[in-house]
Amino acid sequence: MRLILDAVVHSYDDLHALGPIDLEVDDGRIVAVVGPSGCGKSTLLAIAGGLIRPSAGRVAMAGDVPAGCLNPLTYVFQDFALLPWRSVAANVALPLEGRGLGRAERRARVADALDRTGLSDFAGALPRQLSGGMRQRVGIARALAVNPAVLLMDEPLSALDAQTRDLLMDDLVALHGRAPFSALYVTHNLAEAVRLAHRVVVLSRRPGRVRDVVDIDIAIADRARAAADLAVITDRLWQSIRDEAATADRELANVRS
Ligand SMILES: Nc1ncnc2c1ncn2[C@@H]1O[C@H](COP(=O)(O)OP(=O)(O)OP(=O)(O)O)[C@@H](O)[C@H]1O
Repeated sequence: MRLILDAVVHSYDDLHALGPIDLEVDDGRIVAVVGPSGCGKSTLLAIAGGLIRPSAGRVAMAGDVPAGCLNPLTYVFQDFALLPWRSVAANVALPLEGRGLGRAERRARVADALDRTGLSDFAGALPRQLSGGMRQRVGIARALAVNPAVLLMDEPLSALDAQTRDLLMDDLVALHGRAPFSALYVTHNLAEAVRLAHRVVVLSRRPGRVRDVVDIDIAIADRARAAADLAVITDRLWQSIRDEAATADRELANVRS
């Protein structure tokens, strides 16, 4: 399925936060959105997911819903958003409840999601027994259990230390290699964007508009061996974002003082 944002604009009261923006996520593709603080990245994701109604423009899905899809647009949150009193398996089962699925199908979906994320041995563990990286794997497994058309990922790795982030990036690459998923992936981290995304969309400072679009033709699975090429792309992205980021930073500093 294709996610389409068509001339999307958003204002919070009289604050023009975003747009107009046109953006598409094609089937099986990962589109990263980067941009300076406060440029409207989270707002964009919330609009894509239907949590916020845009002030203007529209969000549409085109194409067939994937087989077994219970929720076409599914979030993966920065803070994992796990229920601490539920086991790993019960957290992954959460979005399957109240959907009229039989017990066997629920179990099969949970088992498959745990298997895909390497969590099968941790099904009975509680979130507090897991490292941050493992907790976010649970968040990803829970999202995969509904077989979404597009994952909406809001800084999914930013709460993790650098090493864990690298490991989880490898996990996402492997996951995509085994069964390509589509994602709109918001991040501050350019290294993450160039490692994981087929396309990187750079937003300007607020109101966020598309300032640059960079397609990365290196297969995601080959990127670990393409450090030099990725460094060139990262540099281009940084050139595109730097002045805007500095200005946005000064604006935020003014608001705070
Ligand atoms: N509920 C809200 N009410 C009013 N203003 C808001 C609200 N949510 C966000 N904003 C403002 O809208 C602008 C865009 O916010 P948003 O969180 O989408 O940006 P962002 O790019 O995700 O920011 P960051 O990079 O800091 O996470 C900011 O100026 C923010 O202060």
